[in-house]
Amino acid sequence: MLVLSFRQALLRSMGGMQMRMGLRWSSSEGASVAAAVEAASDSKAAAAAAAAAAAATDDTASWLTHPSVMPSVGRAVVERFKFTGMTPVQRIVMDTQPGIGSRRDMLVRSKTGTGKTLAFLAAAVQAVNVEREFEKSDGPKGVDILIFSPTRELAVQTGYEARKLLGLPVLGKAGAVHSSGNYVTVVVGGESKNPQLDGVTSAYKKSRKSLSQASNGISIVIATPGRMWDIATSNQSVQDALRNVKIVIFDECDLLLEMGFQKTIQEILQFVPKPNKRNTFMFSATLSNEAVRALAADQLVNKPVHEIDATVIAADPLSPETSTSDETHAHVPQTYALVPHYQWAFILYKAILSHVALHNAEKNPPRIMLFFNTSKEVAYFSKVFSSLPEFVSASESGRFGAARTPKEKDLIRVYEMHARLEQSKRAKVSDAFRNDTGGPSIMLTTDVSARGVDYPHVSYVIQSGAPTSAPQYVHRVGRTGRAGRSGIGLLLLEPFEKAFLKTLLRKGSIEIVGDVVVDSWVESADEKDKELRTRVKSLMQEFVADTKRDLKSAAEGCYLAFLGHYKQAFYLTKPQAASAAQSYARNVLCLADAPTLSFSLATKMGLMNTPDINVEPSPKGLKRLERDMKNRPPLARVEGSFRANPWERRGSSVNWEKKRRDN
Ligand SMILES: Nc1ncnc2c1ncn2[C@@H]1O[C@H](COP(=O)(O)OP(=O)(O)OP(=O)(O)O)[C@@H](O)[C@H]1O
Repeated sequence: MLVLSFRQALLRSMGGMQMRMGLRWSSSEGASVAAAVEAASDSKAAAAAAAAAAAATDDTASWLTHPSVMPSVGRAVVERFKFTGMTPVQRIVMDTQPGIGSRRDMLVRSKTGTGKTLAFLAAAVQAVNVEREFEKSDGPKGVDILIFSPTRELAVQTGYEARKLLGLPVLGKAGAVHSSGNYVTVVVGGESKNPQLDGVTSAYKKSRKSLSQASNGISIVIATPGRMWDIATSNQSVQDALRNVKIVIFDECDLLLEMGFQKTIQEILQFVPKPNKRNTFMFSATLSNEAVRALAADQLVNKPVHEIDATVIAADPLSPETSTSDETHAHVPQTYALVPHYQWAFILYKAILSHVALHNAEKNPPRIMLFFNTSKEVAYFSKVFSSLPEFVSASESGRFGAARTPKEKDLIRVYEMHARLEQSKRAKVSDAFRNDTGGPSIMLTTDVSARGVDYPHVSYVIQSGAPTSAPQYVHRVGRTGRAGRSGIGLLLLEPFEKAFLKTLLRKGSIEIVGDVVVDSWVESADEKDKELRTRVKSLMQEFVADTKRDLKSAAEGCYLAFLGHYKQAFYLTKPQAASAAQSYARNVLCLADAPTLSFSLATKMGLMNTPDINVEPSPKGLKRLERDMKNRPPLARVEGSFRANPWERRGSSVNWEKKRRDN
């Protein structure tokens, strides 16, 4: 395989490759675009974009003049995105993209927020344009570019960028948008199927009806695997439309595989041309895992495969030796704090308030993303924060995206985002958070927002609890410091999660250090801190005493979700996870004890006879237990059993005899 270093890519960009391909684009067209952009640069937006571009890009390559960029593509980028400079990954990818009659496969690793989306969109669009020009063909004969996205939000966002690049109405929504022979369709679950079906098939249907349709059009489909599989396997017309796919792109390919989409994707790929008859691009900020290696071996068959690492010069992106640490940004300071559960809610509260106080006077109001490991926690803590005096719920403060009243101006708007929300709500939350520039805001979210999602000016990323893996840490923290902007990251860990920290630090180059400021808050005797601590604690206590709004059962749901999550943590045994969950229930959620699990759930979770787990027997379970007790030695003798009889709950007031009779 060919490894392209920065230096090699730069040399290529200086002309060699394009000369060989006979593809040196004239820059005269580019000059007029430069003038247009300059004219537009009066506007504030253009200035802001230019400033961001200057931070993220280098001066050696411009979308207008770089020899590997077709003028029409460069013009589209500059006019529609207002970027003149290319980021390193964009420059290298454009230098590598396929030319006339060539097959080029790419495996690309580049840090979060470095412009990979535009890199693969522009390269793919240019490659299709080149082929169209060469073939003198009449626009799309079905889908040209098929992009797999792991999450709905990312698919919608990529669709937005693709529409922008092709000059279509920039609808940040699922479904189809088309004009002048260009089609961009976002295919995701949770949204109506028919517009998506129409979008995927319309270019194909039109090409069969009229051979003289507008030339140079392109059809792009961005899809999450589940919905794509659904419409592809049940519709012949979709299968027909996929027959001419020229480029398949796996965005966030490591996550696609981690999420178990491998088989689904393989089944969709049977409808597109074989790997040696199309181009395949694989992109992510984190690539070092076995599944990626296997997919690359299967899909990247056009030799030499271009392994591009815009993260570490001349490193092999797939090598286990390539450390994850090189994947975070040096300009984003990252710290961790070990916080005991009984201080957890207070520390979260304090960290948010301190950040807002420190940055409220800046041009861009503070925008925070707070990651939890489960949807239940996101929903619960959204309620908790929205009930504190410094916050206001975004959904309760009128229409999403409504302008702030003067009273609301300094309040921190709370946005709740997780997979349990309906898709239409997720889209609204995402849009409203993106556009909320009127004051400080916070999005509480799960890993649905960890990958690829580009909210501008996120100034602070807090991770509440250890993420599932080191790459996931990298992606979460990558929501800030994008396109060269500033940002900071804080990882809050309970001491039982120390082992995760070791994983993160193992290769010694993730720049994460202990947070002395947060440490000082933990036992702070400052009067103001005491007051905040009392305030948040009383609120949590009020919540679990609230039977009207069912907040107690919401807290119990949090416990269960927490338990389910940590039961799978690679660094904990089941009893350790149970004990951590018990501590979470009592000290964070302020429940009197860990809630009771039903017999069937405890069995399903493999937690029967586990210390710190309370189990409630079902009538069926009781019968089974009676049967077992007849046939087995008494449970009291079961080795390692924490509680001799799991039916005897500590401090339980339930009359089990009566319960059995009543049933
Ligand atoms: N040439 C450029 N100049 C300035 N800003 C750019 C340029 N290209 C992209 N950007 C901006 O950089 C930000 C990050 O881009 P993008 O979302 O594509 O990053 P990414 O590398 O895909 O990140 P992630 O790994 O998190 O998915 C976006 O706001 C985008 O508009």
